[in-house]
Amino acid sequence: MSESDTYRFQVNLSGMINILSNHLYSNPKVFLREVLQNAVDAVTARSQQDPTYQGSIHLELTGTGAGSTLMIEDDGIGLTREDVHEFLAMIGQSSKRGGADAFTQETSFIGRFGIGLLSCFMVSDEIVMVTQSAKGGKALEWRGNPDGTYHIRELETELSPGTKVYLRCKPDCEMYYESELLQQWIYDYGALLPYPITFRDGQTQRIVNDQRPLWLDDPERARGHREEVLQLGQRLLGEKFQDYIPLKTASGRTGGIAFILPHSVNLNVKKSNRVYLKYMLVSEKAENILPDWAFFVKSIIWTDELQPTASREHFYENEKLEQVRQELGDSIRAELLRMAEYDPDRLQRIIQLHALSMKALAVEDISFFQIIYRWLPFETTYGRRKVHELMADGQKMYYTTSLDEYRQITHVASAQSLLVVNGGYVYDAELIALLPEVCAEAQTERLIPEDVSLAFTDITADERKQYYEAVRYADVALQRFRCQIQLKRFKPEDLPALFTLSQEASDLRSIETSKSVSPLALTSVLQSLSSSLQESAYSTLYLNINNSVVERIFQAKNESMIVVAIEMLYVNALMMGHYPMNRQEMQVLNQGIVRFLDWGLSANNDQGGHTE
Ligand SMILES: Nc1ncnc2c1ncn2[C@@H]1O[C@H](COP(=O)(O)OP(=O)(O)OP(=O)(O)O)[C@@H](O)[C@H]1O
Repeated sequence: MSESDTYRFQVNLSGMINILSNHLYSNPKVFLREVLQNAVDAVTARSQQDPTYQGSIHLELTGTGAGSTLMIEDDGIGLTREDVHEFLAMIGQSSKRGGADAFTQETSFIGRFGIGLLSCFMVSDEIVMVTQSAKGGKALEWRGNPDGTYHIRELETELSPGTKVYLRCKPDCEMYYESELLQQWIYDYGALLPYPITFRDGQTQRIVNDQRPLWLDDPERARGHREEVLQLGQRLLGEKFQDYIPLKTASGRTGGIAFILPHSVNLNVKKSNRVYLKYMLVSEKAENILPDWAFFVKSIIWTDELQPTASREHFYENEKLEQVRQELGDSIRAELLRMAEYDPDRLQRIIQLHALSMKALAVEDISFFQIIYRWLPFETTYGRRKVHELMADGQKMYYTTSLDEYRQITHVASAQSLLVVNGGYVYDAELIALLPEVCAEAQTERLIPEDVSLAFTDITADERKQYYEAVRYADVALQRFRCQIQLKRFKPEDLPALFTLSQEASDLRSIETSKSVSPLALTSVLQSLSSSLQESAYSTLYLNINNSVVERIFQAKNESMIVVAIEMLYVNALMMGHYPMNRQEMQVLNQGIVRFLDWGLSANNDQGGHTE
């Protein structure tokens, strides 16, 4: 057996920086977050040793454009020579966690991965750090380069504890050194910190986070500071809000403000909540911190109990997060329920704007549904109505489960004064079906198009005899569309025809439509699919003999006129029901129009070409 040699892994630092900047961080500006976090952690570490110490952070911009330098200074714990070798120079090593495997263990620090500082190489070709450890000794200057080399120099004197990080603008990174932008970002990241962050640019110095709200430690107290809360929301989230809900978990370790969006949003909108960890912004678009139904709010949330991932943009999906999400959701739900009791007008305004979000919660929580069902709006044959309006005259509520079904029956149902709810929108059918469980007086029933047709009046035996021939021509005409004719009387009289589809006929119809536009290979698959459905897949065209045009068609003697007229009524009914037409049906429509024009013109000529 040959002797084995042991080597050490080498790290290609510039390769790693490349990976971090292109794959881990969404934007180079996060370098600022990382250095600020280090400053905050250094302040935390020092205050753990000396409870009387009050930290502060200072940033200074010198030079302009490509000649800019940014200095970030804290008066925190600082680093000794050993710390520098161990924590600054060893990537993946951090002074902020217990042991190498303690990545998810809770600490009082924000950092834990030991890579954040590298993000500075996205905007600077060198990181210079001057640090003085609170443990004493001489101050040190450390210079790190992206090629993986670093230098340490001991300074002559002992300074007061703390660290200064200097970053010099790298080519093409001027925008990350613009004074206005920097101040905005510093505010974004540090607005909630409990000690001052100052910024100096030339002669001017100001405190960036000068108006830290006092109610942050107890969000419940935000109720009494409406203007201040709304202003903070606008400043941090860039939108003008009118209403908000304080958030708090049972332990009090996570809190926040959920601002109610002043406009409706759809289900797929990206939820963007700002989450502050130990009062520092870590994520501007955390999606997983509120329940899915809470898409009607945009929130500012602060926590000291969740663990961010290395990119800081999300939090570990663990039991803790699950519990926090649940409890923040409970805060919102409890507030909505409180509104239902004490301020129903406010709740109704929210429901009016955010019905979809409210329905999403109602589907999940029947007791919530029970409280708010009366104000939920639905599209019905009586127009868009709230449940309490629909229930006012004790009518039974029929509902469909798809938009297609609703379209098919809406004409006839309204003509018969049936109250039908369009259950084609997300959550609607489910909620209407649930309604009797939360309200004893509510009667609901699922309606299918075939049910509506039963309410039509049959024609008499005499009429059947009278129209026998014409119905036969009509049936033959629509045979090729797999559609049968039913001659009935129904309201309204001005509705000549109504097209209905059974589920099978509907499946077949969509196969047929795709066949007429599909390439050959797919056509044969569709062919075999459709042949298995064909037997029973008939649609029905109900013709209304109450309608004077239909009556005249059936009394006509000219067979070809009957056929064309029936075909036209068929395509017209398809269009009314918003069904896509296949090639054959389009042809029927085009030829029919031309033939009727022809007939019309000839009739006109026969009368001597007069126009009145
Ligand atoms: N301002 C500072 N004061 C004192 N120590 C610092 C400072 N900045 C960095 N350090 C030291 O350098 C180490 C590495 O910092 P780095 O930002 O790379 O990682 P981290 O903060 O430990 O973890 P993360 O990658 O999660 O941010 C820190 O663990 C800390 O010991």
